[in-house]
Amino acid sequence: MIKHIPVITVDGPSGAGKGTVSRLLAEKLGWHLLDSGAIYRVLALAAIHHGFTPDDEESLVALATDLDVKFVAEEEKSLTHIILEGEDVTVTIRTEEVGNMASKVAALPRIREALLRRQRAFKEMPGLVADGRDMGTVVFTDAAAKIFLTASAQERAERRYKQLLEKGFTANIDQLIAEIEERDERDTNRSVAPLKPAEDSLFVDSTELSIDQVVTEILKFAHSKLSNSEASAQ
Ligand SMILES: Nc1ncnc2c1ncn2[C@@H]1O[C@H](COP(=O)(O)OP(=O)(O)OP(=O)(O)O)[C@@H](O)[C@H]1O
Ligand SMILES: Nc1ccn([C@@H]2O[C@H](COP(=O)(O)O)[C@@H](O)[C@H]2O)c(=O)n1
Repeated sequence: MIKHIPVITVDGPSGAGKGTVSRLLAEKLGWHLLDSGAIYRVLALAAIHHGFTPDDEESLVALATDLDVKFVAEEEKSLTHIILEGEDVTVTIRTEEVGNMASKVAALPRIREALLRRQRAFKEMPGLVADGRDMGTVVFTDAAAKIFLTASAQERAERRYKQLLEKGFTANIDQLIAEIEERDERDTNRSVAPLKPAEDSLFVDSTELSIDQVVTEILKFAHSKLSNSEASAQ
């Protein structure tokens, strides 16, 4: 018998809280977690290391196809270490420079194609929470529950500002707003897998919500969707 593996997708723009909320959901449900943005960021960092530019498509596709990246979960701290070619890049990939490069390489259709199978391989029992831009619209179209999580650009820039300072990076709030708007524009208007809510998604605006409120709202929706899909599978 083929086992049905449930998936919850959380898509949305940069800084909306997808990563934070998805980690908490995965912990509460005891499911696996896919941070798909981290894969694009690792590719971007590898491209920067190799001196490739975003229009160096052949070199980038070759790099994406053979990308030597490992996700190593640290049991006690619920942290996942990201290892690129043997080097721990967990913190380095979080800079805005890497995020912007990731958004440029992610606009190339052949790059997205090269990374598809790697992302789908995260779907394992007992379930998966997948965070990104196209989790519900392209990668896991049959997900049991799809969420589109957003917040105003000002709020997302302020969250990102605090987060960068906490990680020991320097940041400028006006520059962050401009970069977030530029990245939103590129992610939303690209020809392939543009950022948009899946038709059957729950739309959550977290501008005025705490992390706990967002998690509670999503869990309520997910439980109702999961019990519906279990009932229809019987
Ligand atoms: N509802 C919220 N209220 C306040 N802060 C939040 C909320 N949700 C997330 N945050 C904070 O905002 C910051 C950005 O969140 P997070 O990294 O989860 O966003 P993201 O959507 O995954 O961004 P990216 O796509 O760029 O990786 C974190 O410091 C997080 O703690
Ligand atoms: N499913 C995804 C995930 C990410 N991207 C691109 O990567 C950039 C970085 O992602 P973060 O979530 O870590 O900020 C992002 O701006 C997207 O361009 C994507 O295309 N698809």
